[in-house]
Amino acid sequence: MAEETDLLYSPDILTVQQLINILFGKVNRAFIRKEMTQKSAFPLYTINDFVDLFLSWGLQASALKIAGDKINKIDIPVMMLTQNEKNETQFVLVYKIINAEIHYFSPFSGDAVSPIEAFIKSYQGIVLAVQPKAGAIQQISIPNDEESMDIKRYTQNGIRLYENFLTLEQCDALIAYTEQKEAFKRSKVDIDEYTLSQESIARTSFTAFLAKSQEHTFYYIYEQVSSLLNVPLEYIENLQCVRYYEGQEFKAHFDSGTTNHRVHTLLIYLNDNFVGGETFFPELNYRVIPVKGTALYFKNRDEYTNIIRQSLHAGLPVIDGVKYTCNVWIKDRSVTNKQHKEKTTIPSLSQP
Ligand SMILES: O=C(O)CCC(=O)C(=O)O
Ligand SMILES: [Fe+2]
Repeated sequence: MAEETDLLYSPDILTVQQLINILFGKVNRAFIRKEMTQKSAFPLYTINDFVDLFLSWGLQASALKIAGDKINKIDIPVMMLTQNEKNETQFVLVYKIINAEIHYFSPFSGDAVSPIEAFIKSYQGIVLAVQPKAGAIQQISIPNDEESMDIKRYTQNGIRLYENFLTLEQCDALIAYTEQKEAFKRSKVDIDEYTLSQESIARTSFTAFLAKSQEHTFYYIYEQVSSLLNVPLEYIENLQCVRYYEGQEFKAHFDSGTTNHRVHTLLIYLNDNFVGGETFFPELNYRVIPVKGTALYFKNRDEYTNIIRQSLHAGLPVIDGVKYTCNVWIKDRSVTNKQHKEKTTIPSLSQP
């Protein structure tokens, strides 16, 4: 049974898993997570810690300072230190350089392709070069591990899309209704079970809750969700509409935390005339491009009520335009009035 403390978002683990997968064509995800979590450096790996880690697996590894204009001469795959627009540094994994374009994996936004010129602007001049070597320990590349199986199972049963869940007119009506009511307030997130919801740089959007009464114009959405997912109406929380302006986002998080019992999420995309704003699942390297009227379903807790690691997700920053969504959360029990308030937990990045 997974402890919640295992579930922290560890971007470096994802990057290293991806690196081993590319080096060997397969990866033992569970082994790599265990090894990295157990090292004293976790979760704040320095470049030297990475080198030590790779050496301990029998790989060849070195940290190098390489100027941006030499990038296309580097042997790949290679981990490169980059900085995003918000000045957060991160290692990305570069796995292909072709036609003056860099193909890389970022644990914060998934696979991406970028012209070398544009990439250099974020590149910090440091790379971690790793080569496979005869005698590298075998465990790193055994693919049928527990975590890889979990990913397979989750992709098959835990996450899916429902196209045309709402009509285009229904989406427009819901946006117009919430905007007319001027119901949008700065989004909040739960810190822990003892602290009231707070505004957070992790979630910079605006939120509006809709009342759940049978007379309500949008009550049909509750009924539709209830019959689609075969869940009692009483288990559905008040609908939550969210608006993201340019640059706004919701960083990687679990919808279900210690303080709530959200088993399922249905995320309805109310528009798609914007750039960016994809929903990204870092553990699955899966990015959902919003389509107006489509609902994204995913499961947050397993049959033992453990939070499912693979349900970790982010609303990526909106690059241009305004994004509207509607969250439908379904609990494993009746929703009480008190529980109608927003509940979302951000995993801490700094503690194991
Ligand atoms: O906007 C998105 O794509 C994700 C939103 C989300 O995860 C949430 O509101 O809990
Ligand atoms: Fe979420």
